[in-house]
Amino acid sequence: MLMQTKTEARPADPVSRRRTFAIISHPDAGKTTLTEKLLLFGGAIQLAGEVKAKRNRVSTRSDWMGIEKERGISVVTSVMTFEYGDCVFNLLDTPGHEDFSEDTYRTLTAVDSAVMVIDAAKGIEARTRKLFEVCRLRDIPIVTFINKLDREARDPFELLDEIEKTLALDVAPVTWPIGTGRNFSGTYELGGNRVRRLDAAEDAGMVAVSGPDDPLFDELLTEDGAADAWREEVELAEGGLKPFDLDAFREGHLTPVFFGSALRNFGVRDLIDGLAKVAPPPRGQDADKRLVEPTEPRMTGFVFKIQANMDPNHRDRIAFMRVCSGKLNRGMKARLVRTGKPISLSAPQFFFAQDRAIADEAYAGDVVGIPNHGTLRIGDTLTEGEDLVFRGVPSFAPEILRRIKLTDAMKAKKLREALQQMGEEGVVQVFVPQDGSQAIVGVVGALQLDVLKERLQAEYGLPVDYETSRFSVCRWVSSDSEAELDKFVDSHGSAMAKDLDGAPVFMATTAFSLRYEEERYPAVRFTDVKDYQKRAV
Ligand SMILES: Nc1nc2c(ncn2[C@@H]2O[C@H](COP(=O)(O)OP(=O)(O)OP(=O)(O)O)[C@@H](O)[C@H]2O)c(=O)[nH]1
Repeated sequence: MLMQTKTEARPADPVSRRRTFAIISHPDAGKTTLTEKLLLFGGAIQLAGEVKAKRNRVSTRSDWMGIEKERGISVVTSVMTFEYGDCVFNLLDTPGHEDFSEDTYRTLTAVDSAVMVIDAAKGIEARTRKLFEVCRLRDIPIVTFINKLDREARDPFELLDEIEKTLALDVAPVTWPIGTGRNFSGTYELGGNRVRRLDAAEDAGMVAVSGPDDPLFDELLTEDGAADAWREEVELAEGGLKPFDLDAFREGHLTPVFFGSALRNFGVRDLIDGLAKVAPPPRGQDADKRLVEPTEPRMTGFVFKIQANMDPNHRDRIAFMRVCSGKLNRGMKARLVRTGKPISLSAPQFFFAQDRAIADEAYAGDVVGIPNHGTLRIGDTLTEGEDLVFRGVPSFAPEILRRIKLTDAMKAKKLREALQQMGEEGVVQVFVPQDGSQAIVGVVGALQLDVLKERLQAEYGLPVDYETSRFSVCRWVSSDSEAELDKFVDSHGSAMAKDLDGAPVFMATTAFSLRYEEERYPAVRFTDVKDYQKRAV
C-alpha cells in the first residue's frame, strides 16, 4: 500500500536522520547480496556489475575471515555506515547461521528496526522465524523484503498469508510483483499507479500508469490470460489487505512488504526509500535507573560487540559501541561504569564497506568502533554524565562444553592470553576450572568451535584440539546468602569454574544431575542467562 504517512519530513537534526537497522534472514535468502546493493546505493562500495560468486568476489566487511570464505557463510557481525538521501544508515550485519546466534542477539540489542529477507520460493524458514521472535521481544519494527522474484516463486498471497499466520504479523504490501521467474518484469506500487520496470535503468525511477488496467500490463505479461489474472490479484491486494499504518508498524504489529530481486538490484531502491521514510530514528534505551532518550545532551553508549584482529596487519581490538544519547566527540573522555575509570575516546572509528575512518563526531544511533587493549568488554556502558547501565546484552549458558587440548605444552601461557581475548570478544565462553585443570570452552553452536580453532592457529600460532569434557551443561550460580553459596562451591570443587569476570559457574554432567543439585540447594540460584548488569566488577 502506498506509504502515505505523517513521516519525519526532511529530517534535519542529526538524531532523526539516523536509521540503525539489521537484516535478518535464513541463510541463503540473500542477506549478503542485499547488503551489498544497499551499500552501492549509499556509495559505500563501488562494485561494477553483478555480485561475484562468493568465493572470489571483492571482500566486504562481512566476510573477512577464511572460514567464511571457505564455507560461503557470513560469520561475523559488523557495522556499515552509509548516507542516502537525507539519512545516515547504520547497517549492522548479523551472521545467518544459527551457531552464531549469540552474536546476532547481541547485535539486535543495538538496532531500531530490522529488514526481514524472505526467499520467495521458500517463505518463512526456521531461522527467520527465530530471529523474528527476538525482534518481537524487543519491539523492533520489521520491514519485509521478499527476494528472488526473478526465480520461480510462490504465489504472493500465499507468502503474505504465511507471514501473517506464522508470525502473527499484519502485512501491508507496498509493491506488487508483475510476474515471477522468467516472467518477472517489475513491480507495481499498490494504490500509487506507478510501475518500476525490470528492463529500465535502475535510476529511471517509477513511471506513472493509469492504473492496473493500463495496457502496459498486457505488454509485460504476455502469456495467455496472465495480465487479467494479475489485475484480479492487484484488485484483491488493494481492496483486501490492510493499508500501511505507521503506528502499527512502529509498535511491531504490521510489516510493510516489498518485492524484488537483490541479485538484479531490483526493488532495493524502494526498500531503502521505505526505510528512510518509515523506519524509526533512534529510540530511547532502557538503563537500570531510567530510560535514556537519544536527544539528551550527555553522551552515553553501550558495547555490544568486541572484535579483534580485523586487520591482520595490525593487532587491533575494536569495541563496537552504540551511542544512545548526546554527541560523541573525538578526544572526549567518558567514564566506564563497570570500573569507574575514565577512558579517552581519542580515535573512535566509523566503518564503511571496505574502509574505516576516524569519527570526529557521532550521534545517538551511530555505532562507533573504539580501539582498546582489553579495557572494554561486551555489555559495558560508557557515560559522560551519571552512572547508569544499559540493559539487554545477555550472555547465554553454552550448550556444548569442550576441554582445550594444546599440542605444544610450552605455549600454555600464550593460550591463556588468547582464550582471554577470544572470550572477551564473545567468540566462545571460557571457564577456568577451580581444580587448575585445562580451560573449558563453551559454545552455543558447534561452528563457534571451528572459528576458535582457526583463529587460535591463524592469529596466535596455536594449534589446538578439543577433548570432550565430562560436563555437558553449566549454570551461573549465585545466592542471597554468601554462606550458602560458599557451602555449595566448597562441596562441588571439581565441578566449579570461573568465567572471565570471575563469576562462579557450576558444571554438571547431565541435565538430570543439574536438576538434582537445584533441588538439593534451594538457596542457590542457577541461571542460564547472565545479566551483564549483575556481573562482578
Ligand atoms: N536468482 C537470485 N539469486 C539471488 C538473489 N539474491 C541472492 N541470490 C543468490 O542466492 C545465494 C545466497 O545469497 P547470499 O546473499 O549469499 O545469502 P545470505 O542470506 O547472505 O547467506 P548467508 O551468507 O549464508 O547468510 C547466492 O548465490 C546469491 O547469488 C536474487 O534476487 N535472485
